[in-house]
Amino acid sequence: MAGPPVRRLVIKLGSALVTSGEGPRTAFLSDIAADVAALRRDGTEVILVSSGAVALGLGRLGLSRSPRLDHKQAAAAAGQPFLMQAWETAFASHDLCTAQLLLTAHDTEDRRAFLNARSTIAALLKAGAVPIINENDSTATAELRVGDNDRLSARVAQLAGADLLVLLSDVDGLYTADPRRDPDAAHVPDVAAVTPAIIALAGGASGSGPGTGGMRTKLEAARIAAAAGCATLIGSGTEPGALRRLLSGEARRTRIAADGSPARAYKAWIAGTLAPIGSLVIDAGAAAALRRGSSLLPSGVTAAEGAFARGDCLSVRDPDGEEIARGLSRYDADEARRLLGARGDEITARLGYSRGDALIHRDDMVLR
Ligand SMILES: Nc1ncnc2c1ncn2[C@@H]1O[C@H](COP(=O)(O)OP(=O)(O)O)[C@@H](O)[C@H]1O
Ligand SMILES: N[C@@H](CCC(=O)OP(=O)(O)O)C(=O)O
Repeated sequence: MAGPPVRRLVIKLGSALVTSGEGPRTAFLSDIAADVAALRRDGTEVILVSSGAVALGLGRLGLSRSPRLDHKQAAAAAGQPFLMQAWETAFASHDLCTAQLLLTAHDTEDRRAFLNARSTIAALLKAGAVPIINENDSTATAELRVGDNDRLSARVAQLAGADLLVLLSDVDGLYTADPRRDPDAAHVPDVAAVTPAIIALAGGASGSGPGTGGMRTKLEAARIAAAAGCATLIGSGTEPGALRRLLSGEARRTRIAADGSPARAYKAWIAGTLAPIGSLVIDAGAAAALRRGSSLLPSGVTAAEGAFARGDCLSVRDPDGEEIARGLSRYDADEARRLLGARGDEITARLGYSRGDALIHRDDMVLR
């Protein structure tokens, strides 16, 4: 693979690749499943964002393409199981288990829902499953919709802490104009930052056949991903072996650079964007442990102040009231108060369950 090894990869597959007028494009799905299986053997964790539910569902319900939201929502409901069945079949021949997540914009914007989706995805990857994500089109109202899977996949890359997002489409990247309309359009191999001038190259929102966003939503997705420390490749998935050739650098594509690393972007978000909802007071031993890079365990916490919920940002203070860290709580305030001073093996005894050993995990914490 060209460049540094990819630790966690999100691949977005557009409707035109996943479906044809007759149903799922099984040869394409098998090809992707084989490439994903090989990536996983090489140590890369892979998450798919697959479009295609609406296109498949329209066919099954005998409806035609139209802007009517209720028809699209009905089609998504009818098409989604068909889509997952096709993916399940493709991955079964590699002994890989698929797992469906249907997200709304709320799941990627609300901090608690974000953390839940994040930990579900982490648990699925750890268990060896292939998460396959789509938007929950069937019930999402206009305000709750991301609206296209390009941007959804960027938000998934952000919440999963991915280092690479691949947008597989029917075009091998960004051109200086829509190559379907302008024969003189030139390919753009590298983009350092998604500026308004770059977005302007994509023109309006028109895309190909069953697609939703055209090139514009792909660039918007790349911008979201870059801010989350994730690079983006936009390439064509129309030829067999496309994903492998794209990742190895053999295939033509557009690469949009990341702005920093996923971990840095996530910590900057915690440090700079979130206002603390409550605080934890910790003893001197815990303060020293945090400075050495440890997670905050309940055993070193002497007080939990405020009415915070799991996922809220907390200020961590030493006995003198000095703020020494900020981080996202893994427990609600009531739970945290019941856990004060608890050792790891006492958590389940006190609560009847455990959300993990840390009140604030070091990955979710920034020292001041
Ligand atoms: N500047 C551009 N460079 C490349 N493609 C463009 C550009 N402007 C518009 N497009 C169109 O965007 C299409 C890809 O978007 P879309 O059909 O939504 O794909 P998908 O279904 O994969 O999301 C291309 O087929 C192309 O016609
Ligand atoms: N969620 C929709 C896909 C929306 C979408 O962005 O489609 P596309 O532009 O083909 O990736 C579906 O499953 O049909």
